Amino acid sequence: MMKIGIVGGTGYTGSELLRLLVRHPHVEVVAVTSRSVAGTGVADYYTALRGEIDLAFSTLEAARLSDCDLVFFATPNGTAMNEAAVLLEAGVRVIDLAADFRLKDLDVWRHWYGMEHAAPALVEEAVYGLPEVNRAAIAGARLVANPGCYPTAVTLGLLPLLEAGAVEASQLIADVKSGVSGAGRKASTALLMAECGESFKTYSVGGHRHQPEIRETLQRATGVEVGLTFVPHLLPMVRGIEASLYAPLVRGEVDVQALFEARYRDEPFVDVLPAGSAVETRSVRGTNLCRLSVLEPQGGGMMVVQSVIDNLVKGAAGQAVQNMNLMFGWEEATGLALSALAP
Ligand SMILES: NC(=O)C1=CN([C@@H]2O[C@H](COP(=O)(O)OP(=O)(O)OC[C@H]3O[C@@H](n4cnc5c(N)ncnc54)[C@H](OP(=O)(O)O)[C@@H]3O)[C@@H](O)[C@H]2O)C=CC1
Ligand SMILES: CC(=O)N[C@@H](CCC(=O)OP(=O)(O)O)C(=O)O
Repeated sequence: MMKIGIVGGTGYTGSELLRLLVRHPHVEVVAVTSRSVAGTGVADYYTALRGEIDLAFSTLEAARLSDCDLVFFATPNGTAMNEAAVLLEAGVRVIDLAADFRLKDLDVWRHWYGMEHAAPALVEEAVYGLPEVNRAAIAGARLVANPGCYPTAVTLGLLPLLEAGAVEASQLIADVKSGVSGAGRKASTALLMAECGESFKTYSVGGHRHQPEIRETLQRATGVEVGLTFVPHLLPMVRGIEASLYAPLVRGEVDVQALFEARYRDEPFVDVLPAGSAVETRSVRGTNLCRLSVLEPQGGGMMVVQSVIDNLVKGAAGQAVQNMNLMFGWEEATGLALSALAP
C-alpha cells in the first residue's frame, strides 16, 4: 500500500479526498493535517467516515509527510509552494489542488494571486494535471498542478473545437455557474444561506483568475492564440458546475457531434451525450465525470457546447486521484467507479 498524506483535511476538497481514498485499494491515508482541529479523530470529525479510518488530524509540523509516497495539498493558494521542495527532495510526490503551480507565466500568476512565488523553479517542472491533455507527462511527474474546477469544465468543452480549427479561437465565451462549495468551507457573509440561498448572481465581473488558466491551457494544448470572455455565476446549490460555451464556427460543414465523440471515445471520464441532449449537474454529482452536450447551431453561426462536472470531484479531488493513479501506473479509474449521488 502506498502511504498518502493530505494537507488541509477539514476543507471541502480535503474531505472529498478522504471519501475517495479510504476506499482506494492501493493506498493508505497515514497523515491528515488541520490547524483548527489537530488531535481530533478524523472519523469523529466526519461521522460519515466512522469505521473507515483510524487516524487523528495532526498539525502540518507534526505530520510525518516525508514518510509518505504522495502528499495532496487541499489548501489555500500560496501554501503548497512553501512545502513542496522539501517533500520532493525526500522523494515524496506532490499533487497541489490549489493554483500554485498551474500557470507557467509567473508575471500572470503574481498579478492574479497577489503574491510572489516562493518556488519558481518548481513551476517550470510541474505538470498541469488534466489527463485528457497531459496523460503521458502526468505519468512521469513528481509534481502535479491539479486544474481549477472551472478550467476543467471549460477546457474539456472547448478543446475539440480548437484542435479541429472549427471555431474562431479569438472570440470564445464561457458562461459558467458554480455551486457554493466551489468557494471553500471558510466562513463568508456572501455565502450565508440568507445571502445566496435564493438568488443567482454574477461575481468577479472585473475578471477571474481562471480566465488566464484556461487561456494558457488551451494555447499550450493547441498552439492557437485564444481570446476568452469568462463570466462566473454563483448558483444556489452545493455541488456542481455548468458551463455554457459559445464559439463562432469558421467552417459550416463540420460535424461537431462526431468531432466530440471521436476526441473523447477512449476517455474514461468524459461522456459526450447523444446529439440534442441537455446536460444537468445532477447527472454527475458525486462522480468523476465531465458530461458534454453539443447543441445544434441555431442559424447564427455560433457553436454552443454545454459541460457539467462536480466541482469537488472531476473539478478537484476526483481528478487528483485520477492523476495519482497515472503517477503510480495504476488503472486510471481505480477508486473512481462512483455512481451519481441520489438527488
Ligand atoms: N472547492 C472547490 O470546488 C475547489 C477548490 N480548489 C482549490 O483547492 C484548495 C482547497 O479548496 P477547499 O477545500 O474548497 O478549501 P477549504 O477552505 O474548504 O479548505 C481549506 C483547508 O486548508 C486548511 N488550511 C487553511 N489555511 C492553511 C494553511 N495556511 N496551511 C495549512 N492548511 C491550511 C484548512 O484547515 P485548517 O484551517 O483546519 O488548517 C482546510 O482544511 C483551494 O486552493 C481551492 O482554490 C480547486 C478546485 C475546486
Ligand atoms: C463558487 C466559487 O467561489 N468558486 C471559486 C472557484 C474555486 C477554484 O477552483 O479555485 P482555485 O483556482 O483557487 O483552485 C471561485 O470562483 O473562486
